[in-house]
Amino acid sequence: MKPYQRIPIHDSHEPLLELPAVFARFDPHPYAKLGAPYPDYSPFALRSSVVERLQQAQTYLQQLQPGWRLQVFDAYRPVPVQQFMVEYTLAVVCTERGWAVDQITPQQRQEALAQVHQFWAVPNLNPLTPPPHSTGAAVDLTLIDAQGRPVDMGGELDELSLRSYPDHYVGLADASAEMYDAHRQLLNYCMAQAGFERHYHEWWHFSYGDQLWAWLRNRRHLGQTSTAQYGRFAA
Ligand SMILES: C[C@@H](N)C(=O)N[C@H](C)C(=O)O
Ligand SMILES: [Zn+2]
Repeated sequence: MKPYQRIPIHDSHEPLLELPAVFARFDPHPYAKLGAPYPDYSPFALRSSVVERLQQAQTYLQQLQPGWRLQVFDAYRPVPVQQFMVEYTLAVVCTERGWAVDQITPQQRQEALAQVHQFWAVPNLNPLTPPPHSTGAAVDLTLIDAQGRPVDMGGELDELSLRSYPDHYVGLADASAEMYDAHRQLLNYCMAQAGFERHYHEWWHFSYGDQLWAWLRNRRHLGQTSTAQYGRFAA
C-alpha cells in the first residue's frame, strides 16, 4: 500500500463532466486506440469542480503565454482500463527485456510489474484505495503553443524512464535541458495556481481532491490534515 492510500475519502458525489472544447486533446485517445474498454463515460471527463479548476489553469497559462493551451492526454479512467493498461505496459516491459510475456516465470513477472508500478497505479477495486484516475480527479496533460504545436517537455507522456521525473532536468547546464525544465515549471505553476498537485514521478500527472492530492498537500504544509473529496467514481 502507498502512503497516500491511507488518506480518508469523503466523496462529494460531484458528476463527471465532459471536458469543454477550450482544451486541446490527444485525438485519437491513446488508450482507446489500443482497445481499452470505455462502455459508459468518455476518457476526457473529470469531476465538475476539477473541470472548473482546469479552466483556471488554462487562464493562468494564457496570461503568461498568449494562445498556448493545455492538451489533455487522459482523464477519467475506469478500473478495467487501469487493468488493461497495466497488462499492456507489462507486455511492453517484457518485450524490452527480451522476454515473451506469456512465458515469463513468477519471478520475472514480479520484476517487470515492479517497473510498471513505478508509473502505473495498481488496478485496485477496494473503494478505500482507488487508482487516482478512476476518481475523475486526475488528469494527464501537456502544453501546445499558439500555433497548435507540441511544446517540448523533454520526454513523452507515459514514458517509463527517469526523464519522466518532474525535476529530471533541474540544474543541468545545457540549453535544451533548461528549456525542458522551464516548460515543466510553467505547466506545474499554472496547475498549482489552480489548486492541483503534481505526481512525484510524472511531469504530466496532476490531480485535485483525490487521496494523492491530499497526501501531497499535507506533506507540503505540515499540520494540515486535508482528506480526499473524491473516491472511485460511481454513476
Ligand atoms: C502512467 C500514467 N498514465 C498514470 O496515470 N500514472 C498514475 C500514477 C496512475 O496510474 O494513476
Ligand atoms: Zn495520470
